[in-house]
Amino acid sequence: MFIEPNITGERRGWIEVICGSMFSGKTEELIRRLKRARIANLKVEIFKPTADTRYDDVKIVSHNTNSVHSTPIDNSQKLLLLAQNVDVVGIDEAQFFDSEIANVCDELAFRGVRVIVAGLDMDFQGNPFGQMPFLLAKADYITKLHAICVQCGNIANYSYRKIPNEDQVMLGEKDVYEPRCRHCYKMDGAVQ
Ligand SMILES: Nc1ncnc2c1ncn2[C@@H]1O[C@H](COP(=O)(O)OP(=O)(O)O)[C@@H](O)[C@H]1O
Ligand SMILES: Cc1cn([C@H]2C[C@H](O)[C@@H](COP(=O)(O)O)O2)c(=O)[nH]c1=O
Ligand SMILES: [Zn+2]
Repeated sequence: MFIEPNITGERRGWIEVICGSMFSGKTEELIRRLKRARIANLKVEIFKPTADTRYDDVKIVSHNTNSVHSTPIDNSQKLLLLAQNVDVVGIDEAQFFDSEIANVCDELAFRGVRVIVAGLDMDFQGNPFGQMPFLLAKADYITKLHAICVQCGNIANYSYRKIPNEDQVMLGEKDVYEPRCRHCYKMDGAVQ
C-alpha cells in the first residue's frame, strides 16, 4: 500500500502515477489517497477528461460505485489555472489527455503540488496508451495495480476487448472489456 511521504516544513511537490489494467483498482486507490489528503486538511482538487462520460459527467466513479466530485476539463493546460492555491491535484483517466499532460503535471509538481494521476498504461492491444509512458517517466512514485483474470483467476495485466473494434478509444465497462492475465490474453488471438 502506498504510504504518503512524511514531509514537514517547506512544501514540496511530486508526481504519483497509479497505473494498471481496467478493474485493477486505479480509481479506488486514487479516491483513497485523495480522501486521506482531505483528512489531513489539505486543499484537494480533482479532474478528469471531458471525454470520460462513462458513469457520470462530473463525478469520478469506480467500478464498485465509490465516487468523488471532479471537474471535467478538455485541455490539460486548464489544470495550471484551475489548480492554483491547491495542495493536492487528482487526475483520473489520464490516458485520454492531450500531449501536454506530462509537462503540466511536472510544472504543478515544481510549484509544490502533490499530483496523483491514475490511468491505463496499456490499451486493448497491449500498446502504451496516450501520454502514460511520459507520465510514468516523470513520476516520482509509481504504483502498478492488477485485476483478477476473469478466465483463470490469476492476476491480470491486460484489458481484453470483447468486441471487434480497432479504435484505440472506445469507452465501456464489462460489456466491452474483461481483465485477463498474459496467458489468457494471448489465447484468444489478442497477440499475433
Ligand atoms: N476481475 C476483476 N478483478 C478485480 N476487481 C474487479 C474485477 N471485476 C470487478 N472488479 C471490481 O472493480 C473494482 C475496482 O474498480 P476501479 O477502482 O474502478 O478500477 P479501475 O479504475 O482500475 O478500472 C474492484 O474493487 C472490484 O470491486
Ligand atoms: C483498454 C481500453 C480502454 N478504453 C476505455 C474503456 C474505459 O472507458 C476506460 C478505462 O477505464 P478504467 O477506469 O481503467 O476502467 O478506457 C479505451 O478507450 N481503449 C482501450 O484500449
Ligand atoms: Zn488468465
